[in-house]
Amino acid sequence: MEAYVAPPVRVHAAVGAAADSRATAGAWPPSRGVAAAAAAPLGVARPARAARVGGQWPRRRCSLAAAHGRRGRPAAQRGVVVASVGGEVPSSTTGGSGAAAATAATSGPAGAALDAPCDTEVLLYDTTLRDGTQQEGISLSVMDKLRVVEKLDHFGVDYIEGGWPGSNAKDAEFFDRAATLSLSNARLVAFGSTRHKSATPDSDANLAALLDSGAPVLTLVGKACAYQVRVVLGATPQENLDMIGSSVAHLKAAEREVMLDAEHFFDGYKADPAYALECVAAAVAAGVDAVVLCDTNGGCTPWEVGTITAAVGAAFPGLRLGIHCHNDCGMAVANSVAAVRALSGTTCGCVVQGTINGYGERTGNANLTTIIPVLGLKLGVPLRVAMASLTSVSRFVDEVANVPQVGGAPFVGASAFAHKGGIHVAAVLKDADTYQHVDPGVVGNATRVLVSELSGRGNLLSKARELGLLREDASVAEVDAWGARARNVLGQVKALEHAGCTFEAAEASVELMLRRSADGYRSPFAMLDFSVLTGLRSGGGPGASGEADTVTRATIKLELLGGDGASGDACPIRVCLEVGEGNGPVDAVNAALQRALRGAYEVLGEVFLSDYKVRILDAERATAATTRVMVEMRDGPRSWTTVGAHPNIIVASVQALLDGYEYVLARRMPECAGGYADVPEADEAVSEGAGLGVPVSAH
Ligand SMILES: CC(=O)SCCNC(=O)CCNC(=O)[C@H](O)C(C)(C)COP(=O)(O)OP(=O)(O)OC[C@H]1O[C@@H](n2cnc3c(N)ncnc32)[C@H](O)[C@@H]1OP(=O)(O)O
Ligand SMILES: CC(C)C(=O)C(=O)O
Repeated sequence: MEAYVAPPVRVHAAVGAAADSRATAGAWPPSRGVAAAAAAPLGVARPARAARVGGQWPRRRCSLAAAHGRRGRPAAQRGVVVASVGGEVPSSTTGGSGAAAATAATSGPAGAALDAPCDTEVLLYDTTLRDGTQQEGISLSVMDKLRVVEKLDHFGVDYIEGGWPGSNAKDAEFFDRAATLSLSNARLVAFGSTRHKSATPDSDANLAALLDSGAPVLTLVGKACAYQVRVVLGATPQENLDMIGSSVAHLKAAEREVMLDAEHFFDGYKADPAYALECVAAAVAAGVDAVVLCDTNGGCTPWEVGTITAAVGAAFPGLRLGIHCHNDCGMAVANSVAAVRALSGTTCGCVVQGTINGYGERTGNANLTTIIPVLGLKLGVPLRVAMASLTSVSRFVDEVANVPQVGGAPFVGASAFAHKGGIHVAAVLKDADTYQHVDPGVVGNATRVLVSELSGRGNLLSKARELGLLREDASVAEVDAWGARARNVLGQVKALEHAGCTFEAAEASVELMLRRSADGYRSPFAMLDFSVLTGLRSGGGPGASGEADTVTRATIKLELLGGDGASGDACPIRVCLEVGEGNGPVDAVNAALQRALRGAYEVLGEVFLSDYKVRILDAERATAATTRVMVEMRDGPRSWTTVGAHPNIIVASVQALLDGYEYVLARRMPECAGGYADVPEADEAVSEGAGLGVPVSAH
C-alpha cells in the first residue's frame, strides 16, 4: 500500500502542479494491480479490479449534463448570474438575479482578485433535508420538507436530496407526496446506501425503497476507504467493490440518474490511493453518472482536497465529480471551493453538495449560503440561483427548522453587513466599499449601522438619515444642525452605556434621543411621580379560607400633552393621576400607564408589552447591582425595543416602559414631532427575523 504524502505548500501552483505530477492517466500509484491507463476509453484510468466488478469497461460521458440538457450552452443563454472577478463583470443575462448588482458587488479596490476565474460548470446539490437533518436538534415534518423543497426549487438549486426512503416512514411519505410537486429547476434526489453485503441487489430492502421512492435521481453512499470497509462493513475490499458496482448497476437498470457518494474518500485516498480509486472505478464501470468525493469526518484541509480532487479528475477525465464536505475543522466551505477550483478547466463540471446554513451532523456540512456567493461572486462561476434571494432562503430555512439565525453568518447573517465602530461607519458613509467586500443587496442582505458607546457622530447621523430626520436634500444649515445634535446624542449614548444601558438592540431608545434633540419636539407626556406598594391582602371574609394573597398597586402622576382645548393653547397640558394593579410592581406600573395613555391617545391602539428581559450587570454587588431592562412592545406585526438601567429594577423598568410608549406616540402624533411631523412610518420597526430578505431592523 502506498500512503498519500501531502505535497509541500506551494500557494496557487500546488493544485495544478500536483495534479500534473501525480495523477495524469496511468501515473497514480500502480499498487493493488492498477493498470496503466494508456488504453482506457475516454482517458479513464482502469484499475484491474474494476474489470472484475462491472465486467466490461464502460464508455463514459457526462450523462448528468445530458439529463439537464444544459451543457455547453453559454452562461448568457442559461440566465445565470455571472459575477465579477477582479472588478470586471462579464456581460450576461441574469434572469432577474442582478448582474448590475453583481457588478457593484465586487467593484472597487476590494473586488480586485488575484485568482483567475474558475472555469467549471457547477451543479448545486442541496442535502439540507437529508444530511442537514442529521444535526442535533433538527427534526422536520413532511410538510416542513415540502415547503423547503419548493423554496429551494424556486431559488434555483439543481438537486434537492429529500431524505432516505429506506430509513423511516416519514421520508417514505415525503417522497410519495413530493411526487406530486412540479419542480421548475431542481431534480429530486432519494438517498440510500449500497446493498447490504449479505443481500443481492434484488433482495435489498434499501435499494427497493430507493426505486419505490419514484425520485428521478438516486444517490448511493458507498465506502471508499479500506479501513472503514473492514471495521464497519466487516467486508473484504473486493466485497465492497462488488457492493458498489452491483448496486449502481441495479439502479441504472431502472434508468435513473445515479450518483455515488464515495464516503470517507479523502481519508481512504490518503491511506491507500489505489483502493479509493478502485471504488470510483467500480461505480464508473457500472455506469454511474457522477461520483461525489466525501470528506466524511471533516478532517481534511483545502490543499489536500484540492490536490486529491485534481488527481481523481485527471484519472477519470470523462467522469463528472462532486464534493461533499463536513465542517469538523471549520474548513468545509474552503474545502468545497478548493475542489471546484481543482476541477477548473475540466469538461464535466462539479456537483457541490452542502446544506443551507451549514446544518449537519456534529459541526455541520459545507454551508451553501457561503459557498454559493463565493463561487458566484468571487470565482465567477456561472450559477442559476437567484442570488438576491440567498438571505431570504437562509432565514426561511432557519424559520422552518426552528433554529436561531446565526448573526455572524457570512453574506446572510444579520450582522454580516452591520457596522458598529465609529471609524468604520464614518468611512462607510463616504463609500460603502470601504468596509464591505460585496454589495449586500446582491445577496439580499442590507447594510446596518449600530449605535453604541463605540460610535462616532457618523453612526448617529446615519440613523438620522435612515429615519428620515435628516433628509437627502437638507440644506447646509440643517446638516450642520444635525451634526451638532448627533454630537450631543452621542454624548448621551456613551454616558448611558456607562450607566448600564446598551443601545444596539434598543434602537427605539436611540431614535427617541434623536427626535428629542430636534427643534420643536414636545414629549407627549412626562412622569411627575410614581409609587408602588406591594403587600399582603387578607383572604378573610365570611366563608373564606383566610389565606393571604399578594397585592401590588401602582399610582402614577403624569403630565399629558393635549387637553380639553379650553386654554386655547395649541398644545395644552393636563395632569392625570392613575392607578393600576398587577402581578408585580412592573406589571402594576404598566397597567396604570396603559390606562392613562390609552385614555388620552387613541393612536396607541392595540400597543402592548410583548417581552421583558432583565440582566444583572454587576452581580458581585448583590442586591445593590445595576439592572438592565429591555422592553419590547408590539402593535400588530411591528415591534420596537427600549432600554433602561438603574440599581433599582423598578426604576430601570419604568425608564424602558416610558421610552416604549413615547417612541410610538412621537412617531404618530404630529404635535410632538416638531419640524419632523411628516416622518413616514413605512420604515417602522419590523421584528427581527420576520422580514425575509429585507434589511433587518432591530428596533
Ligand atoms: C456519512 C453519512 O451521513 S451516511 C448516512 C447516515 N445516515 C443515517 O444513518 C440515517 C438513516 N439511517 C437509518 O435509518 C438506519 O441506520 C438504517 C435504516 C439505514 C439501517 O438500520 P439497521 O438495519 O438497523 O442497521 P444499523 O443502523 O444498526 O447499522 C448500519 C448497517 O448498515 C451497514 N452499512 C453501513 N454503510 C453501508 C454502506 N455504505 N453500504 C451497505 N451497508 C452499509 C452496516 O454494515 C450495518 O450493517 P451490519 O450491522 O449488518 O454490519
Ligand atoms: C453519505 C455521505 C454523503 C456523507 O454524508 C458523508 O460522507 O459525509
